[in-house]
Amino acid sequence: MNLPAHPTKNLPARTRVLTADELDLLELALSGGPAWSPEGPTPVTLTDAENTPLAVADDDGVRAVKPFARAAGPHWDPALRRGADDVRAEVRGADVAAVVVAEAPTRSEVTVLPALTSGADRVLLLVPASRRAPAAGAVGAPGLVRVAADLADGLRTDATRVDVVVVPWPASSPARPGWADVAARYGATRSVVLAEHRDQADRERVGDLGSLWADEVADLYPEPSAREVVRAARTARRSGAVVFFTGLSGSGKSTVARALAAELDDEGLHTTLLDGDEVRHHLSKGLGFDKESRELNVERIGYVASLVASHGGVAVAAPIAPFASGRARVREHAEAAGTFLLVHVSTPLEVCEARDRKGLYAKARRGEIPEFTGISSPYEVPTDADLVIDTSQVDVADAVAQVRAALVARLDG
Ligand SMILES: Nc1ncnc2c1ncn2[C@@H]1O[C@H](COP(=O)(O)OS(=O)(=O)O)[C@@H](OP(=O)(O)O)[C@H]1O
Ligand SMILES: Nc1ncnc2c1ncn2[C@@H]1O[C@H](COP(=O)(O)OP(=O)(O)O)[C@@H](O)[C@H]1O
Repeated sequence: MNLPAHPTKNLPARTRVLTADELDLLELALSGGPAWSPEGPTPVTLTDAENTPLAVADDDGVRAVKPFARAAGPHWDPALRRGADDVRAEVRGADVAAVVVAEAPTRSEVTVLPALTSGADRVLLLVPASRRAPAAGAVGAPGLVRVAADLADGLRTDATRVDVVVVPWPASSPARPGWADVAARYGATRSVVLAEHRDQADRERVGDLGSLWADEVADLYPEPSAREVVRAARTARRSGAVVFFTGLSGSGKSTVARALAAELDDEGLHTTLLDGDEVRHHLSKGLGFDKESRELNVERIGYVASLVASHGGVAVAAPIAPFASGRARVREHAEAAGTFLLVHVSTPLEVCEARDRKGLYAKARRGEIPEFTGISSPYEVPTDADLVIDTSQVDVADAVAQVRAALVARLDG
């Protein structure tokens, strides 16, 4: 990547934090791959999630400002993750066959590979590497790099040089270019996607490979692929979830949430309870109950809950969360991480007030607590609840059963 002399001076004030997919597209474009520019107004400074300025997009196109942060793993090895310009310059003049290794190759693909590359002076095994985690059970970039290194060893001859090249590649993006275009940018004179040459029998067997019995895997895949397929299956995480209770003080959120969390934990789902009161003693210590503080509190809960879900856990949160805007932001975050279930505990105010476990309603009525939800501060009734439970009508066990059933339906669906 050629960087200008004083790269970070006079950057546009408008900034845009790129998503993981956009970072992949930008890295590919700046290293000489197909052009890419962000949607939205320009000039703009493009940054990563840590707010490091990486590039500027303006009327002249997109130019680099700082090198990308690198991470660990074989797919970040600079000897393999080479820019398209660099590789193209090196292979110029040769007959170059590019082979895209996007999945662990089966035996039928390995068998057909020499024919696909026959006559080439150079073979580039292009391994797509996304900044996003692979889908559950799929072999990710590190595994594909190891598999490609084995393929290269098997293919190399005195007349044919074979190199593994890691290509930044968004997991899914409408702006993703075609492989033929990408391969040409890396200097290939012809290209194939290896998985498209999987024979029909192998294709069906890969689709049916639910049980992953060791002998079936070994029969279908050559040893290097089999090792990665089993490893990916072993580390596959079940997708996580956020169950978010909302409702008035005393409506029963904590009681139901606590019982639900205990039940899910008992079933082996790793469950984290983020109770409203408890959060305010730790994560949100010192925050008040004005609208801004409540929104901040709910946003923090949503952030932590989404982190839990993104690691395959179940987060059960139970704040009042009285404002639709805050709840919508939580939903947006959580749905990007896994399953989201909004449970409105709709117990009527009169019932909550009659329960008045902590004596807070009485105090609020006497004017001793300002901005008390339902008395002197609003509760915006959700219009997007996935489940509505009135605990003056159903007991705790019933409420837990309803939420559990809704969650299981989502996770399995
Ligand atoms: N002004 C006011 N309004 C509402 N609630 C109040 C207030 N002051 C203190 N409390 C106690 O704080 C608990 C609610 O905190 P939350 O973090 O769930 O509220 S919010 O989501 O930020 O609105 C709530 O606990 P729960 O009864 O468990 O809901 C109350 O005990
Ligand atoms: N069906 C029910 N579900 C949940 N709580 C109930 C139910 N019936 C009575 N309650 C009582 O209502 C109170 C609810 O308090 P809590 O769970 O702390 O509510 P919140 O967290 O919404 O403030 C508890 O004292 C609980 O025992």
